[in-house]
Amino acid sequence: MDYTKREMPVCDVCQRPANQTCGGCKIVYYCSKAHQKHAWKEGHKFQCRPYKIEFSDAIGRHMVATRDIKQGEIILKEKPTVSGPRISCPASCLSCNKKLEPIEVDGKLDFYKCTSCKWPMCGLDCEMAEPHKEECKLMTDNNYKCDIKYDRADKMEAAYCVIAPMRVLLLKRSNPRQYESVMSLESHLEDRINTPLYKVLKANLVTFIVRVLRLPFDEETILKVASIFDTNSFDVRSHDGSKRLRAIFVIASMMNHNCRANTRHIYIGNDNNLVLIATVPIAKGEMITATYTQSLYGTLDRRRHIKVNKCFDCDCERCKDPTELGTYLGSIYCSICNGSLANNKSKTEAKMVSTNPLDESSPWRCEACGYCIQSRQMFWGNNALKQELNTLNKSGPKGFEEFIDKYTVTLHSTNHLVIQAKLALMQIYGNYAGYKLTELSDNLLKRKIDICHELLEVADNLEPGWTRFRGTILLELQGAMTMQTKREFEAEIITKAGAQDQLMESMTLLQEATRILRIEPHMKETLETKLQELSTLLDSTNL
Ligand SMILES: C[S@@+](CC[C@H](N)C(=O)[O-])C[C@H]1O[C@@H](n2cnc3c(N)ncnc32)[C@H](O)[C@@H]1O
Repeated sequence: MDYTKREMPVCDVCQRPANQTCGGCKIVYYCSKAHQKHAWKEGHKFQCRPYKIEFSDAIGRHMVATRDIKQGEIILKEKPTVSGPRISCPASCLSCNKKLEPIEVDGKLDFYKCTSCKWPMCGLDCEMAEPHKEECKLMTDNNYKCDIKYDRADKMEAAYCVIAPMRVLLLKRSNPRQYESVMSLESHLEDRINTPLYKVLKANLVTFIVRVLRLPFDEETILKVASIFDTNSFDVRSHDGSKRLRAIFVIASMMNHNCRANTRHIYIGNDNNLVLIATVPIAKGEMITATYTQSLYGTLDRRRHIKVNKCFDCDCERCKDPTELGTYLGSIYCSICNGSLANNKSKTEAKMVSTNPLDESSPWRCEACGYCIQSRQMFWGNNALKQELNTLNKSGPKGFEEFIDKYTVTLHSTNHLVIQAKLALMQIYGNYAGYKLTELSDNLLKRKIDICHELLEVADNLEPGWTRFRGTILLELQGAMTMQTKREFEAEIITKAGAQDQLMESMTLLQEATRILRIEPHMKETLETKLQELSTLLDSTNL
């Protein structure tokens, strides 16, 4: 027997034999709750985490697991270091970030305005709240008054571009340690400085900070702050769409990108605290990653989005694979092998894939016949169809169904545009007025169930594990399956025992959806209600 491996762990406080590990890092041991509490107060709370930050020349700083992390485990909870409105956004409150509705002022529609600096706000409480006090005084002392007026609903206001950078610069005096931690983040200013946006920022933001507020910062520092925001900030949105902002979380921003990430994050509370959750088990030594882009974009779109917004070329496993992990998300059917459906040729599954996905200018070739097209043809075609999809009427299923039907010769069933149309259909069928579950025909109910199964397959490949995507699909699927079971039982297509077996299947899906989604505060009540309803149905004698 290897006795060295069975060494008795000792308490981190008293060095006596111990058998309780710290629940957070699972690295240190304690002999008792009292010693664990003592160690926590004495400083373990600052060291207790399941990750560390490492550095490599190729990818800079990145987060690595220091122990095995379980699926669903919370890896990190972090307060925003600094936050503010997006560069351009509809009128929003500078304190609580809520999108503002106009009110009647002197017989005209306008926003409530801060009495001092005149930025649109919710009301007096927000005007007097801590986040706004210092900046309001600075602007007022320098005779600056915001001139945003209500013009039309949802008008985008570019004036907001100054707020978030100003807040970082103000930290230099109010909280120098936080200022330094933000300024130490990667900026990529050299990649952005000559872009049209940064030329505008040079004129607007720099002038505002130097000339209007008379703060002692040079142009480079001011633009660096803007660039740090663009490289590191998280897009924080409330679930009901009432607020949207960008925030820097200095620890979470150490997570590097992967197109098939192993975490997801949510924001909780009025302070928008970030909670980072492992979507799959993460082994000790593995990199902890987030997705900086949309996982339902094809490789061409994802890599371009990352290059433009985050200034690097992604070369993850998914990006390197011409089939995108077997989903062929960015591929189309070969027009030679599959183009003459009109001539009654039988449909083949032959698809075009990039000859080198890491070089966007590479031609695309049919896997079956070798026919090639130029990358620009793929770009143009893709962009034209994206635009068509974006302009469809989103209030009903008709446009999306017609889109899928119209391009059946070109777009295969897991092409990203088809997947996006199916995602919209999954939401419409069962939820929208006129298409509630009780209103759907049997065929449409089956259509919803089929779409959910197809989306689940894509989720397994591209967003595996406990992702919001999977949780949402499971929730939709179980609702539709339960309705289908009820109808089949009522029509005497299935027996009571058969119905109960099917309901148990729905229950399994609902329980998994609950495990995934219950951490999101706004989902708790919905999930509990659904669990209760389904349990009652399972127990009831008449179903
Ligand atoms: C939010 S920061 C992540 C932390 C950063 N690596 C650092 O050292 O500060 C985003 C930047 O990290 C780098 N990065 C993130 N993921 C990467 C990846 N998969 N490959 C290469 N660089 C990556 C890029 O420079 C990107 O703009």
